[in-house]
Amino acid sequence: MLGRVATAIGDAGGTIGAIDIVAVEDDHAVRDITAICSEESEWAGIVAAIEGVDGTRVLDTTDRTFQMHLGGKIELHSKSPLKTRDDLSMAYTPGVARVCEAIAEDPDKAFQYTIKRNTVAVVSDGTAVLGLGDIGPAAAMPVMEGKAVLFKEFAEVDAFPICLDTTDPDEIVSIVKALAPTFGGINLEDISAPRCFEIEDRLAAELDIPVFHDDQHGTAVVTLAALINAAKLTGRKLSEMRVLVTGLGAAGVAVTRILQSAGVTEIVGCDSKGAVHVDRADYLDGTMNAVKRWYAEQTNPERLSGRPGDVIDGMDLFVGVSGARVMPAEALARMNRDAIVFAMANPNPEVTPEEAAPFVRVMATGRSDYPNQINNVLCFPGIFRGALDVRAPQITEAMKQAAAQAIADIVPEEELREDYIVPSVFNRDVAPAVAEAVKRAARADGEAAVAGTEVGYAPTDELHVAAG
Ligand SMILES: NC(=O)C1=CN([C@@H]2O[C@H](COP(=O)(O)OP(=O)(O)OC[C@H]3O[C@@H](n4cnc5c(N)ncnc54)[C@H](O)[C@@H]3O)[C@@H](O)[C@H]2O)C=CC1
Ligand SMILES: CC(=O)C(=O)O
Ligand SMILES: [Mg+2]
Repeated sequence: MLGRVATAIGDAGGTIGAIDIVAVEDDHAVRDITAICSEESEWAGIVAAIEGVDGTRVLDTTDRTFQMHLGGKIELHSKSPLKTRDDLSMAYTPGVARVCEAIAEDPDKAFQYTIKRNTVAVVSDGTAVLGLGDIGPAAAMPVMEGKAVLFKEFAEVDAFPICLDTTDPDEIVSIVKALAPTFGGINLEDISAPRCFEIEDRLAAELDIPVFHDDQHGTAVVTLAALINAAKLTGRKLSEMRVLVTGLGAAGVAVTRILQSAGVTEIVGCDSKGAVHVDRADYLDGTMNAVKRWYAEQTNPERLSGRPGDVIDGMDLFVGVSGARVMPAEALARMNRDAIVFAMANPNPEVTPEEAAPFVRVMATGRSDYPNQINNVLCFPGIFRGALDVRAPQITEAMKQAAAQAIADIVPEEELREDYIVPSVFNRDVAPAVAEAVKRAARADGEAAVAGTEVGYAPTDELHVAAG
């Protein structure tokens, strides 16, 4: 029976993972079978195929991904045992009052005696969630919980997801400012352009803790790291490259800025209306937004016009941060030799590696199921680890450039290959290396408020004194 069920699953396109026996009776067995599908749409066919095996019944089905999200992916734990009255009177009243008073007297002590020193808020309004778009704050939560998991897993940073039921920049700025006393840093996530630029700029100016829009700067840092290595591999200088960026939202604008500061001069950007330039109707009639006006003035002096596939000729690098299937694969044939394609839209890239393969030398996506995953997870845990450790009040350009170089340097030059230009997101050396580089850059920039300690926690001498 098991053999027949296995054949049915295979014939329906599924791959069998684990098989566990739940119960064996005289006349039947109950088995828990994990079937892996490449597409969600295969699922119903697999269930029908099993039902079609004579003598078999499907008792129940579950989706492992949904199961992982049951009740959310994170929870809080207490660090202090609470077994005695004495424990209670220190963790809570009356003992806690003396700690509160110490902080009231010197607010800086919040970094020593509260979660502030190691806690980041992951703030979203749900307007640009992955490539899913404006799906709202409740639907954004699984992604923000996921970011919190990654912060903890890779950099021991405690991160708390906060999804806001407003898209008004004034309200978002005011809410985040009001929340700031709790946190040592603010990671803005999946807030759509152009509001994200204003929100980040205002918060960075008004808060004394680092504010970092991950989709802008995390993406930009990792893209630069990948480009540094792809350029090394293909024997080119950044200053000689022609680059096409599609998607001029949070990620596209920040990627452009970091590439420019790393020496790339020839850049063309496409938004959903095509290539941006100063002769485009919306530039001329003043309806183009301020960030895109800046873009039009900084890039595309030849005033190339058209869709991404029309302006790809002679490009060395294509960076996609727009949406699924925006770039026709055949158009990549018109790129320069040794073409580099970073198709980074999530969850589905602008062009798939399979389609792009005949035309490109180096291919990367944002996904973990292909080689060369360019994903901001390589950056944000380490960059906040470094910033929190030295209590940097902001994340400067130098800190971002240092983070990019640190990520690139993890892959030794002699090991660079077409399918290995960035370290794996599971490489545990990445976040500490980024954190170290960020701390060095912060100190050099005069941005380090404290000398910096080992991961997260300062010596406890002062704590003993305060606890009497
Ligand atoms: N791999 C990674 O680490 C990251 C990937 N991304 C992906 O990049 C994409 C954009 O993200 P954000 O910049 O945060 O969103 P956003 O909403 O700020 O910007 C998206 C931009 O893409 C443009 N766009 C949509 N369809 C287009 C088309 N057919 N041609 C040209 N432009 C088009 C939109 O007009 C918008 O300006 C998403 O798919 C996201 O998942 C974003 C951040 C990190
Ligand atoms: C990776 C990420 O932050 C995004 O796709 O929005
Ligand atoms: Mg994001």
